[in-house]
Amino acid sequence: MLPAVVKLCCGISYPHVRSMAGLKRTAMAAIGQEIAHMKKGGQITLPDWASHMKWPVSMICETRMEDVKMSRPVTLREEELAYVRQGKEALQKALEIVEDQTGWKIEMSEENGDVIYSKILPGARKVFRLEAVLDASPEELHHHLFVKAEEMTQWNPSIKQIKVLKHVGDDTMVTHEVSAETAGNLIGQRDFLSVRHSCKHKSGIYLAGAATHLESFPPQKGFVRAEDGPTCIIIQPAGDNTGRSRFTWLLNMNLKGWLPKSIVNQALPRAQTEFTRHLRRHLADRLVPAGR
Ligand SMILES: CC(C)CCC[C@@H](C)[C@H]1CC[C@H]2[C@@H]3CC=C4C[C@@H](O)CC[C@]4(C)[C@H]3CC[C@]12C
Repeated sequence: MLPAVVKLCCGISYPHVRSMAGLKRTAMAAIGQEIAHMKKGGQITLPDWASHMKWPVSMICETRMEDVKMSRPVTLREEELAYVRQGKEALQKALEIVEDQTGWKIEMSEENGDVIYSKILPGARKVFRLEAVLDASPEELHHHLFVKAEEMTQWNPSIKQIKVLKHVGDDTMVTHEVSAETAGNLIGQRDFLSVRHSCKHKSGIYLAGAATHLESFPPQKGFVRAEDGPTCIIIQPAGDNTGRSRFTWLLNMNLKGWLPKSIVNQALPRAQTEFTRHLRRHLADRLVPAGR
């Protein structure tokens, strides 16, 4: 009887839980974590079906800041904690945008199956969501896109320069990026100062980013400082036993400077397509033995 009642309650509340925002969402995340802790500690046993209940992804990667401190051998400084917090917030915000299924339109659909959707957010910002299947495991993609972020310039000519200015643990960093010149150079190079954060979860690997500040790194002369984020890349197993991954990339960028909207809105999805083309080529290259 009791499991049936619990099951009914979960069923009724699930759609509401998914659509919660702000503090309510944070509260639900805390409850979800408490349950997980209690389960781990053997304080409660949940019936089998409960393990199939999916918490909204945007709650899963939410780690309490106390946990972050405790899991590190040395205590993080306040400033470092602030970056971790920014990274996690970026992930929550970006996932909220991706998870909200309303208002997405197909922007372009490529022959190789890639699709870019777009959506206008309140405040008139247009964001883009690329969906692709890539020939690499989530771990491998995490390696190329996050662990070896600085090496991206070697295989991705869309990025002129990328430098990790600060590492906070294994999952958070502050980076400085410079975009390459675009065709026709209508837009001009941009530089970005971002906090990048990664989170591994059983449902996939999440990479998040947002514009940040670093006192020792003010805007550079000759560059327009643009803002990337809140943004995220979601990498999940394709689910077809091929070792491939589903790649979802939210591009949410403010290029700054005086630019006609129409030019920006063409350049951004194009930049996404180009980036993915280079990534694919890099993945294909690694399969060929050196010195071919
Ligand atoms: C002038 C405009 C159109 C240029 C746009 C350049 C864009 C596509 C480039 C510039 C900096 C790049 C980012 C640099 C760093 C990272 C972190 C990594 O973990 C995932 C990819 C990601 C997030 C890159 C995505 C592509 C990126 C945003």
